[in-house]
Amino acid sequence: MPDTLNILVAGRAGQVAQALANLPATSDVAISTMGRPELDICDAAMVEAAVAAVAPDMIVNAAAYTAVDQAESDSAAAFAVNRDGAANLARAAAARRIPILHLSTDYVFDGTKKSPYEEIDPVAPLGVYGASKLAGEQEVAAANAAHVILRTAWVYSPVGKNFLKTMLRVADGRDELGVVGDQVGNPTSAHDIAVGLVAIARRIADDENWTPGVYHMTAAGEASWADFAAFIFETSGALGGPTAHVRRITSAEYPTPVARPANSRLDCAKLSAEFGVTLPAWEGSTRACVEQLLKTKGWSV
Ligand SMILES: NC(=O)C1=CN([C@@H]2O[C@H](COP(=O)(O)OP(=O)(O)OC[C@H]3O[C@@H](n4cnc5c(N)ncnc54)[C@H](O)[C@@H]3O)[C@@H](O)[C@H]2O)C=CC1
Repeated sequence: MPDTLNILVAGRAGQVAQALANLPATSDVAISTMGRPELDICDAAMVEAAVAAVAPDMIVNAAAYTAVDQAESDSAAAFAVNRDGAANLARAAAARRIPILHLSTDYVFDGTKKSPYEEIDPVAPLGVYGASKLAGEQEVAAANAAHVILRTAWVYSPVGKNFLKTMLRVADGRDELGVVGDQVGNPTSAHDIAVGLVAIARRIADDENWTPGVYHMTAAGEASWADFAAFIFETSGALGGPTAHVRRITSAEYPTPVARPANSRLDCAKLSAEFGVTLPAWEGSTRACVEQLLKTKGWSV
């Protein structure tokens, strides 16, 4: 590993990018996050210029078009960022002979499997967002042999748009909320993803014998959206924050433009075996995020 491992992160304002930027400083890893306007990953020349300026040892792609429902009517934009933008970064990394860590999603699956998804399971996205992210995975793998594609899911953090913040916001002033109880997944903290990414980056920089490919990286443990909401309210209520009773509803009672996979659970055994990385159980990280938000009433922004 170089004395300082220099990591360029694309997507500065996102949940994962901000979590990477907010990691405690260490002497052996330097993280530079870049986003629009100075780095638009859809612009290949801009990507090349950013990579030349930062001269990174590794690239992390945390930039994405993540508006799942909007993507249905904005397919060109979703593919431009999630497929072509990802390809631009992977090509720029390949030209410098450096690895790329690329984030992807559980939405590459249709959710019909009854147990957690493994990396070898067939993909079948239910909508444009999932299809564009799948295309991005394929482009990244084709453009740069030194790739780690990390599928994560149900991401939350104290910043940005996410389910946890939405629950606290809408509970403010309401006694009861209907929350979907028939979709199950792994609520994953952006901070834990950031810690996992840096651990993988260190491991890759230290040892040439690693296996490129697709890996699943979510929090340990599982929950339905209703379970997740109930835990958020239990934690928040105990600390004097917003709380509400969760009424379990079905996906049919909460229709969205794109169907969500009923089973979003990802099996992360491959990541643990290859890189020795296992993210913590979701409950502790959810509690930490709620506590942080309550200090600042940060759910309303
Ligand atoms: N949010 C979630 O629940 C999930 C996210 N993921 C994946 O994890 C990764 C990180 O997600 P989040 O941090 O939650 O996303 P986010 O939506 O919080 O952040 C994405 C960032 O990318 C930026 N961006 C979009 N187009 C860009 C462009 N052309 N050039 C530069 N930046 C651009 C956006 O402005 C935004 O700041 C993404 O790859 C996403 O697909 C996977 C599963 C679930």
